[in-house]
Amino acid sequence: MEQPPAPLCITMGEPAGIAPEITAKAWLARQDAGLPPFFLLGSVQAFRAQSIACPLLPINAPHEATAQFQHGLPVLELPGFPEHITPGKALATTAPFVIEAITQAVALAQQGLVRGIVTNPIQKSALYAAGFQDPGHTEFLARLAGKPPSYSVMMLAVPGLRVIPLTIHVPLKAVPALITEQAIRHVSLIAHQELRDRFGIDRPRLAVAGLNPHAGEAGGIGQEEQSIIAPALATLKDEGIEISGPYPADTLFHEEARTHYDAVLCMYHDQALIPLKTIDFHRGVNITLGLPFVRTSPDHGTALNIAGQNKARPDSLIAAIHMAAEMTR
Ligand SMILES: NC(=O)c1ccc[n+]([C@@H]2O[C@H](COP(=O)([O-])OP(=O)(O)OC[C@H]3O[C@@H](n4cnc5c(N)ncnc54)[C@H](O)[C@@H]3O)[C@@H](O)[C@H]2O)c1
Ligand SMILES: N[C@H](C(=O)O)[C@H](O)COP(=O)(O)O
Repeated sequence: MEQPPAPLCITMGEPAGIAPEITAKAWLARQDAGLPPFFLLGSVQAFRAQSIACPLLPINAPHEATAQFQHGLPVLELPGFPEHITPGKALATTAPFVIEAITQAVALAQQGLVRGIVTNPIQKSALYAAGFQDPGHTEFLARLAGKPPSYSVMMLAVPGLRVIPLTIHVPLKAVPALITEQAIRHVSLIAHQELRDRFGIDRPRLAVAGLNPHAGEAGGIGQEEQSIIAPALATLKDEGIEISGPYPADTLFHEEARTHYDAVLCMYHDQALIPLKTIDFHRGVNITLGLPFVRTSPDHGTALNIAGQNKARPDSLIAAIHMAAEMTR
């Protein structure tokens, strides 16, 4: 008899943020939303600290989650949960616990004990204060997978739009120097392969945004398009990749334009994420491409300003769970 797929692992994220609340709400919506079995890798204390009413079922191993899933939210307890959590107040002292949840989730995925990983939002500033070396999950997960931090690729998706920032969590002033033919090539090839292999798009169509206004106006407003981006695209086209641009970014995202490509490669974080989160904030999903396991996350952060107030919407986490299930079907 065919074994059911392993459950999805949801990491704790920042326990003082909305993660406990949206995880509980996703579990409560499991039937209406048609969610596959998942468990939380973290601590039941996080739910108690925020007085979240949800049946919690401690498990000792991922495979126990499937049988328990209909009766309560399975929780695989990690040691070291901080003594006291104040909703809305992220502390650097919590960072080791937050980081350990991600590390352990990757170990479970590499052992084939979980179907994929869905990460709850982390408070980057708190982790940085605790000495966390990476800009975020995207780079940290690459390192845990034995790759350089720059190997993995960030893609965010809503129905009808996929965006891929070439540069991620770097100051804007650092972006131009990071726009190289090598970087464009690396990200484009990984995106092409994963859109084909994980998303079933036989011939992925990639569009590329310019860096400068009007894509440099034929060199009149900056040179990156002519000297770096266009030559990189020409080489990729010669290798059979369906890629076009660089286009003026301000006319790449309207409804009709979005029908001409399967994903758009943008030059920096907000060039990609502003249109995506504007179009459909609550259904956005963050996907890390290039990893040997599937990882998705909600498109939003810790929402400290509403933590503990029963105001958080689980929609994006639910979409991330669906996406991870789809990618591992
Ligand atoms: N995937 C991740 O780990 C991830 C993603 C984005 C931001 N972050 C981190 O989260 C922290 C806060 O980031 P931010 O303030 O830029 O963005 P944010 O997404 O946490 O909050 C932006 C606004 O959206 C609201 N919001 C967010 N999620 C919501 C939800 N599910 N329901 C209702 N309202 C919601 C918040 O209340 C806030 O007003 C930062 O440390 C950032 O680095 C992490
Ligand atoms: N750039 C993402 C966003 O703003 O939605 C978010 O920070 C997630 O980054 P990581 O997955 O690398 O933590």
